[in-house]
Amino acid sequence: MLVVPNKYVDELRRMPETRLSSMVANVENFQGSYSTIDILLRGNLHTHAIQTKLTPRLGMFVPLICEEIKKAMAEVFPPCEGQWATIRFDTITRLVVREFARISVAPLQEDTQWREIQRKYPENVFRVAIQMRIIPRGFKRLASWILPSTWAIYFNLCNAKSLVSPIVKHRRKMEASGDVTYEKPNDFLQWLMDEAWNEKDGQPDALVHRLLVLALASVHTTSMTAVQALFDLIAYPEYQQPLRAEILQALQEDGGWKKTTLTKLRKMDSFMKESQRLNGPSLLGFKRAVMEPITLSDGVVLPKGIHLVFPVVPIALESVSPHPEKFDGFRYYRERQQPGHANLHQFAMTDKDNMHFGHGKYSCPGRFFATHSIKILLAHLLLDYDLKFPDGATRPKNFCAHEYVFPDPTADILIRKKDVPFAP
Ligand code: HEM
Repeated sequence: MLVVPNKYVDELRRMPETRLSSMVANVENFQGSYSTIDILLRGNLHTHAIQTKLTPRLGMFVPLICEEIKKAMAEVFPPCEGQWATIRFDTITRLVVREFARISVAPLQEDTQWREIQRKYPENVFRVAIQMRIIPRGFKRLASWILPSTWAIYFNLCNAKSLVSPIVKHRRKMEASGDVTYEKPNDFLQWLMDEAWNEKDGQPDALVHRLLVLALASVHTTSMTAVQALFDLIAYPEYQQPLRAEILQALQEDGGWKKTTLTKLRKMDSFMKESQRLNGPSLLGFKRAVMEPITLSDGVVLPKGIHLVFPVVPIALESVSPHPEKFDGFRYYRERQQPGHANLHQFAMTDKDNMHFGHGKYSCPGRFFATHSIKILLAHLLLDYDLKFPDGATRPKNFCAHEYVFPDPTADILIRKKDVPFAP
């Protein structure tokens, strides 16, 4: 594995998959068939569906996700009316799963087993990837029979297939029936069904498998980022009031949660970007496998077969000066007020200094949905709850598993429902 400096990003980010493969690198990184991620090698159907179906409909989902998050908070949080109650990283993950479940398979929106599978499958895949990496190549197959997490992945997949495959078959039957009153549901499963180019991709079991891969790409990355921002909101409480004021103003202008409301949350966007700059989810990013020998413009040769990565955390840290280590939540908000910069420096934007979503052709296609999910979650927390750490506690330290940087899963966050919630 070769760690390269970001001066090479611009020439590498445009290279085609045949020369520099993101897919091969990610599949190998997640230990391929052992974690069942090798389905990615069959094609990028899910990325295509995000780009052509989800992202253009994001506005439409804003009120629905707000409705879901309110309901989810009431169900997932312990009783906290007039009293402080404890939540943790895992509580936020459950909320994020609910946001994702709201768009993944409409008829299973309320199905607790489906939600659990979407939460557990990514965790099990991570476990297998981390464990398998340290097992010598010749012993991996044997280890895969013994490791509890590989069995857990297998059961997650089987259960998901038995829940979702009949829905695919029913939808196909209805489509073929010629019933003019039949309206296709507007959910991820349907988009994958509509976009599947070949018979193999369109198999019910393959579609379900891809939905789980999407949960892997989205749920924990989003909840890690949301929890880091939540830790920062509590660690720097002086930001809470200006952020609340911004949300209330946007809600007042729009008369409730609308398509445009989230784009008006510019201070919140800046806060999230600063939080991610200092606590990115992975030390290494832009993982690529070199598929044929590549000679870079300055003569450096990348041999076939190596994997290259960028040290995205130090790159992002050093992207600001002076005092790169200092948390400045409205740094990017101020930048956007400069003439000509109104649409720059946004959370979902990538450049050679900001690669927590990757950069270039194969950068994260779900980052716009992630931005929406995190803003909705933080806005509802800020408006409806008081937040603090237990007495004497400071911002929890991160916990690293290989290159992955997790917010401390054992850290307590105290919440108390506001007597008069601000949200309309
Ligand atoms: C804050 C949350 C998220 C973070 C930090 C994140 C980060 C990333 C990163 C670093 C990559 C690899 C990019 C590269 O190799 O250059 C990626 C790829 C991907 N992400 Fe995200 N992601 C997030 C949320 C999401 C969500 C919500 C979805 C789905 C709705 C999603 C779907 C994907 C997919 C499908 C890929 C693979 C793209 C490809 O290989 O072409 N991500 N993400």
